[in-house]
Amino acid sequence: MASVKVAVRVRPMNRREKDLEAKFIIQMEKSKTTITNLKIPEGGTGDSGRERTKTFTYDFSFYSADTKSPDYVSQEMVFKTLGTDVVKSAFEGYNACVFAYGQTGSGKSYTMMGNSGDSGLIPRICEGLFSRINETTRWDEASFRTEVSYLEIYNERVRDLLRRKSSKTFNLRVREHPKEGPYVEDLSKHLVQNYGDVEELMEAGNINRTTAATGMNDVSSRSHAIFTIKFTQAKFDSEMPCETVSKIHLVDLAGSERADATGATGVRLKEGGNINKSLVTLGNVISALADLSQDAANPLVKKKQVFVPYRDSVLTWLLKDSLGGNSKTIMIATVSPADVNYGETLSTLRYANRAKNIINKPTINEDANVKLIRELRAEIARLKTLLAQGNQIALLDSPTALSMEEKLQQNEARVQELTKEWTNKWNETQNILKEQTLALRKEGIGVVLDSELPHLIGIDDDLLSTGIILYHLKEGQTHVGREDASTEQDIVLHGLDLESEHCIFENVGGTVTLVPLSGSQCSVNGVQIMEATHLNQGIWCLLFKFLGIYCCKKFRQEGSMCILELIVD
Ligand SMILES: Nc1ncnc2c1ncn2[C@@H]1O[C@H](COP(=O)(O)OP(=O)(O)OP(=O)(O)O)[C@@H](O)[C@H]1O
Repeated sequence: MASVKVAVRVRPMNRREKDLEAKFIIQMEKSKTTITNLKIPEGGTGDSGRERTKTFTYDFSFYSADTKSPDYVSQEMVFKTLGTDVVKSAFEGYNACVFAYGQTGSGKSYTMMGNSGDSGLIPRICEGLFSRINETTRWDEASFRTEVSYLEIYNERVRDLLRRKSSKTFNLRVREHPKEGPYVEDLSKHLVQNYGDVEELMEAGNINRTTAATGMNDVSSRSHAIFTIKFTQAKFDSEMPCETVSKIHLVDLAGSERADATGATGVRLKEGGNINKSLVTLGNVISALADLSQDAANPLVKKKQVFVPYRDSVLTWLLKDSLGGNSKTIMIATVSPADVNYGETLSTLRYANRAKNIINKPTINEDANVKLIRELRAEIARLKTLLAQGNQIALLDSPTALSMEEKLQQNEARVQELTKEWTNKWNETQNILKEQTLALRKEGIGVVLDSELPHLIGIDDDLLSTGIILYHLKEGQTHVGREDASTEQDIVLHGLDLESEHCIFENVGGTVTLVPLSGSQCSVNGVQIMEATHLNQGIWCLLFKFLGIYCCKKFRQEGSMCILELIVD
């Protein structure tokens, strides 16, 4: 059990507020934040008995309004206070979530993403993750796999921010996996090897984020953005396989203000309505969860049936685990220091105050097979003790002891088999990861194929797709065909004229031959082939709408050029 951690951060006055000669109304002391209503005279109470000041206590109150103040909290301090815990959680195998909530222009993007040279939590968490991976791999035999995705929720529609120009970027479906919970179908996931890889993806995704000018903030984003890191870690710990998976959601919400306060009209107003639908639902979810935990804390209160409306918005549905579920969650409420924003700031502070009451149930996400191995090992140890005890009281030849012995042997064999399977799976993953770094190297704005092995480059038949797949041709045979072929195909393609077993690429010591299988259409350099054909470097092979170019390192060194061209038959 762990409460959602809540931090409030106040930013400096902006130009607009300075021009309006706005007054500071936010004070912070340790973890307390106080807001002053200047309309109520000092020492007095308002018309309806309202207090001039209201004080809230959070886990952290970050004063970032004045860089010269001794209490000033920088981006680095925010990371040290909150971000390092996220990195730690990832290595321990817990899910984590950080979300920033607040009015437009209050500093959500600055806190989450930051500016160039003044980076925020997302880049710092990613950097922290990789620097710890590098440290760990130096003294440990641990292996890691890190995957990122980046999506935007705009008008209740999910959009992939990392798959440009593809027909599938917009309006992705949210589905539910029986074990893993809600997920976005067809969302692209990108394997990353180092911080540089993440930086590139973040940049591309940020450019893709829908931005629209509104009356209140020119660069304001009207969408919710979720940057997700899936971090898998595997190692042997005292001969025992360990594998944990951690999912980290880093969320930059859209501005929380009412649409009418921004002077927005028409389409923008509709957007505001939908954005508010997600935020209103988020508020309802937070309230329901806060009620639940307060009831749970008071055994005298009769338990109410509280319904948590996760499904009422895409945002809350996707963040279901992060809110009241299996995650260590942090909310950062960002506020303006100015009296002109009193209403919005007070509402943000109240929202944050409510979120403090949410209780989550984070658990270490262990691989199911590894868990089984551990359980079987515990069972083996138990059986061994029982047998040893049985030995002492001369039970050794009894039927019970024999069946125990049998069970012990079965368990030992199963553990051995599972451990082997698990080790092979990880070795394979690591080899693929190593191969990827070998094969693709960034050079300026281009990508250089730098592989020793002969390979094919597959270009999707979808004209709008920019996806290019690299297939290494292993020594021996590589079978190409459909998913429904009677034998498993190494390269599975889709297409009307594609035979279930279409062709075979035979690689003997770096010399490759294309063998068309009966009835299949394969062309080399535009000429259909009927029999096994030796492929020269740089040759075009057309297998239905799939175009492959055969090339290898030698070819590149000779200074020839591979020209990629999409041919559709
Ligand atoms: N703590 C801070 N220190 C310095 N500048 C800040 C701080 N917080 C925000 N700013 C600046 O204020 C401006 C608005 O901040 P930001 O874009 O992060 O707001 P936002 O809440 O994300 O708005 P939106 O809802 O439009 O996404 C930016 O120019 C940002 O650099």
